[in-house]
Amino acid sequence: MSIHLNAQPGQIAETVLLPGDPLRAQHIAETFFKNPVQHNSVRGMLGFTGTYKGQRVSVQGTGMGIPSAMIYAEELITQYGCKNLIRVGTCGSYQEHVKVRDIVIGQAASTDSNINKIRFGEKTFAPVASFDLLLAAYQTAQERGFTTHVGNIISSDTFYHDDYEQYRIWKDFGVLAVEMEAAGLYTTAAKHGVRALTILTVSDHLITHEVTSAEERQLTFNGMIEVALDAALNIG
Ligand SMILES: O=P(O)(O)O[C@H]1O[C@H](CO)[C@@H](O)[C@H]1O
Ligand SMILES: O=c1cc[nH]c(=O)[nH]1
Repeated sequence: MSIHLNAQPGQIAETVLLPGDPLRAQHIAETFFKNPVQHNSVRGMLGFTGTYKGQRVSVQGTGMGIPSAMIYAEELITQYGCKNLIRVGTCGSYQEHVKVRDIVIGQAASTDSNINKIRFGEKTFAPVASFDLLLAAYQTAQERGFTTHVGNIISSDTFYHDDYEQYRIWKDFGVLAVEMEAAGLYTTAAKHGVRALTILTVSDHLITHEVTSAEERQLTFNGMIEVALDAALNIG
């Protein structure tokens, strides 16, 4: 047991899917896992372990924002021995060609957060995905015919910005989409030498203002989950 997880030792698999929304974690377990067992209830941050195509796999909600996600990533790695951490989340598109319901794979994660200034001071650390997980996810998405974009994303500490137009600086430098956790996940994984990847589905568009419903964010976007699970199978 750790401070934020009440799973027993050995109860969580080496590969863990990490949605922000704990109810999406439950949906993933009930939809994709064989014999899912709930391994966490602390703070209602639901986590489950089962099998997918014969391989043990877990899913753990992380909450919203880098600090929350980093707590779960740190405890999963250091207390439960997790080795492959795959975030499955939603994002807002910053680019015209990245459409609502497309998949975005975060090759790197820029951020407006101070997390890495705390560690690195004036030096700049570049949080990046694990290449083998990224490659496996991209190939899986291509095989399944999902419209998939790979590139830089931004993990923001703010969902409701005072200056709506602030996104343009990121857009102008080719950042594909905004979410709120990947930079923290990639940094924690790098610190401990484990794999991490972020796979996102575009839930809303900063330019066209198209949106999806809360229900769709919780219950659907199954394509991205299949991509994450099959990518994990492919790297063994
Ligand atoms: O859908 P999830 O995984 O929660 O991800 C995105 O949605 C939340 C904001 O609505 C933030 O956590 C952001 O990163
Ligand atoms: O963090 C997020 C997630 C989805 N959409 C956004 O605009 N921001």
